[in-house]
Amino acid sequence: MRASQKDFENAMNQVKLLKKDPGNEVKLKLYALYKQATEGPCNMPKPGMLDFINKAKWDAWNAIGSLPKETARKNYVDLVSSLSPSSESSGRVDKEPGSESVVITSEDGITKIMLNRPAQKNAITIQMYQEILSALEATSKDDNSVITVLTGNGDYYSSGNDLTNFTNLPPGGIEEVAKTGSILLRDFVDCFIDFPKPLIAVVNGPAVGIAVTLLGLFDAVYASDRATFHTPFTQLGQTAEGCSSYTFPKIMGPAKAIEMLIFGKKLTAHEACAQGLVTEVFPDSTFQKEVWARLKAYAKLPPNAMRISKELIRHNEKEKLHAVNAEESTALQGRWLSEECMNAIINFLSRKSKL
Ligand SMILES: CCCCCCCCCC/C=C\CC(=O)SCCNC(=O)CCNC(=O)[C@H](O)C(C)(C)COP(=O)(O)OP(=O)(O)OC[C@H]1O[C@@H](n2cnc3c(N)ncnc32)[C@H](O)[C@@H]1OP(=O)(O)O
Repeated sequence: MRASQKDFENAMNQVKLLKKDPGNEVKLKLYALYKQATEGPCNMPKPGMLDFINKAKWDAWNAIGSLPKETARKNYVDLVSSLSPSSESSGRVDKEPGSESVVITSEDGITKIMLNRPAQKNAITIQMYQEILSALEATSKDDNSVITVLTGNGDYYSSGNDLTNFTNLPPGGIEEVAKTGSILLRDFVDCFIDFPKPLIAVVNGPAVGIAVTLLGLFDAVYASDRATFHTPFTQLGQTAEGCSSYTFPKIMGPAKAIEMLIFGKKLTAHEACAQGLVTEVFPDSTFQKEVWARLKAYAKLPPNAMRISKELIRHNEKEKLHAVNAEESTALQGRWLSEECMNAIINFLSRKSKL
C-alpha cells in the first residue's frame, strides 16, 4: 500500500514525539529516507573525513541509491510506525524520572554525584562534565554537605570521555572543538584540585581514562573487586590528563605509572590498591553496604576539622597541580588534532556503527 503525503507528515510529527531515543542507526535511516522521499537520490558533495556527523548522514543517504521517492516515503512511514506504539505517540514528552545523566542527591551529610548512563558505561559527555563541575562548586559551599562522593550507576564506574564528544563539529571545525575541549578539561580538573572537603570515589566497576586519572586527586578511593583501572591513552593517540602525569608517579613510582599511562596496562582493583591508587577493595557482593555504612560514619565527624586537615595535607601541592593541569590540557589540545587520535576515534566509532 502507498503512503500519502498526509501519512508522511504525520510520521514526521510522530518522530518529534518519540519518548525514547531510537539510537543513531535508526536516526540515520530516518534521515536518509526523509531526504530520498523529499529530494530523491543523494545530490550533495561528500563531506570531509573529519566532519563525522555530516559524513555519516551522507553515507546513509547515498547508500539508498536510486530508490524511488514514493517507496522511500512509505519506508519512512513504516519505520516510524514500528517505533511508535500508540502509548508512545500520545503526546507526553516528560522526562522519565531518573533519566538525568548525572544524578545528584544529598542525605546524611553526604552529597552523592552519580554518573547515570549505564547503557553507555557512564561515558562522560560534555554536558556531564559541566554538570559535575557545577555540582562540585555548589557542594563546596553547602554547609549541610560534609563529604562528597562520585560513583557510577550500573556495571561500570565510567568508561571515561564519551568518544562521540569529538563528532558534533561546530562551524569552527575540529580546531574549535579541541580549543573548547581543552578549556573545559582544565576547568573541570581545577575544580577537583581545589575541592575543599573530603572527596571520595566509590568505584563500583571498571574505570577508564579520565575516570581513572582523577582518582589521584581524591581523598579516598573505595573499589569493588570487580573494578579495573585502564588508561589507554597511547592507544587512543592521546596523553595523560587529570594531573596523572604528576600524581601517578608520585603515588606508585615512575615505573608503574609509565606502564599505566604510556603502555595502557590495565590494573585489577587489588593491583591498584597495592600501587596506592585505591584505598581499600571490597567484595562486590557486600561493596555497597560496607562502603555506605562507612561513609555515613565519616560524615558524622566534625566537618571543620576534616576540611582544615585536608587543606594542610593538600595546599603545598596545589600550585604545582594547577600548572600540571594546564600543561596536560594544552598537550591534549594538540593531540586531539593529530591523525593518531582521529584514527583511533574513528576506529572505535565505526566498530560501534556510530559513523
Ligand atoms: C574535544 C572534545 C572533548 C571535550 C571533553 C573535554 C574533556 C575530556 C578530556 C578527557 C580526554 C580523554 C580521557 C579519556 O577518558 S580517554 C578514554 C576514553 N574511553 C575509552 O576509550 C573507552 C571506550 N569504550 C570501550 O572501550 C568499551 O566500550 C568498554 C568501556 C571497554 C566496554 O566494552 P563492552 O564491550 O562491555 O561494551 P560496549 O558494547 O563497547 O559499550 C556499550 C555501549 O556504550 C558505548 N560506550 C562505551 N564507552 C564509550 C565511550 N567512552 N564513549 C562513547 N560511547 C561509549 C558503546 O559505544 C556502546 O554503545 P552502543 O550500545 O553500541 O550504542
